[in-house]
Amino acid sequence: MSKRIEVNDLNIYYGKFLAVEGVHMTIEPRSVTAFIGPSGCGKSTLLRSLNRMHEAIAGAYVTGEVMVDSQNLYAPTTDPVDVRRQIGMVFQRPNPFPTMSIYDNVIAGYKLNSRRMSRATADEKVEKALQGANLWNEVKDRLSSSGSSLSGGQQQRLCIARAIAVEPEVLLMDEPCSALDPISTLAIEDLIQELKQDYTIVIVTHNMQQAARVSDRTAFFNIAGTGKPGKLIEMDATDTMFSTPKVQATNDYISGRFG
Ligand SMILES: Nc1ncnc2c1ncn2[C@@H]1O[C@H](COP(=O)(O)OP(=O)(O)OP(=O)(O)O)[C@@H](O)[C@H]1O
Repeated sequence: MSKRIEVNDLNIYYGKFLAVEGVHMTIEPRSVTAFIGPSGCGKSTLLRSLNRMHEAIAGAYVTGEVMVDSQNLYAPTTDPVDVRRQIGMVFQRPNPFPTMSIYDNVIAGYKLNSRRMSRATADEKVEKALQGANLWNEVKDRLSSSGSSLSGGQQQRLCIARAIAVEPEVLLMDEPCSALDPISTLAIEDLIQELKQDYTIVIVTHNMQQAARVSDRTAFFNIAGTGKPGKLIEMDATDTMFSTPKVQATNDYISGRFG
């Protein structure tokens, strides 16, 4: 299931504005990669370009290459809808569909793609995804309740269940804990550790401790100033990045001297 991502000379634009410049990186399968860096350096923009969500914004486009195993995501023959199925995304604010039950939220990906399945198959998929998101025991007796009846942390785990229900290869997470309390944050971090057995995971985080706790590799991005493009400064094993980074700016950011 899990796949390797190779980014080659990726430039990401909003119209004429070059937001992220010249990114080369490899994201390993069955591991967690953290994107860190000061506000505006393009972490979320790069994340969204990894499943072609970036181009959903009017005028937004990329140049360069994103390879997922041997598939070029930006090849003319690649279907962006298929890409977004293979590469799931979890956002900053839990966003379950408010009018849908917990059950329907989990299989929403299938319903939106009009994929028919028997009730027994749907039940199986719902249970498997909720188990995978560590939410099953808390909701198994109220699957028909609304998704919005859950706590914030439960809603975020529901969104993770929804993302993994369609069996993606990669999970992109954009500050998935920033709206959560510390207990729910730890639950999501534990879950990320479990999910990496099966998925390639990329997480954007402002929380250095979180990057250190959950990720295997860390990528540090920076900008030279307002209006300038964000760039990848350094990427390495998380332990190395937090103990002996090669670049001074990485050290300054990690030790809280800016950002
Ligand atoms: N929809 C958009 N249209 C135009 N410019 C955008 C859009 N979204 C982001 N940008 C710009 O792209 C640059 C990178 O933004 P992005 O949100 O990716 O940075 P970030 O590192 O994720 O920031 P933060 O940590 O604050 O979330 C910024 O200059 C931002 O203003």
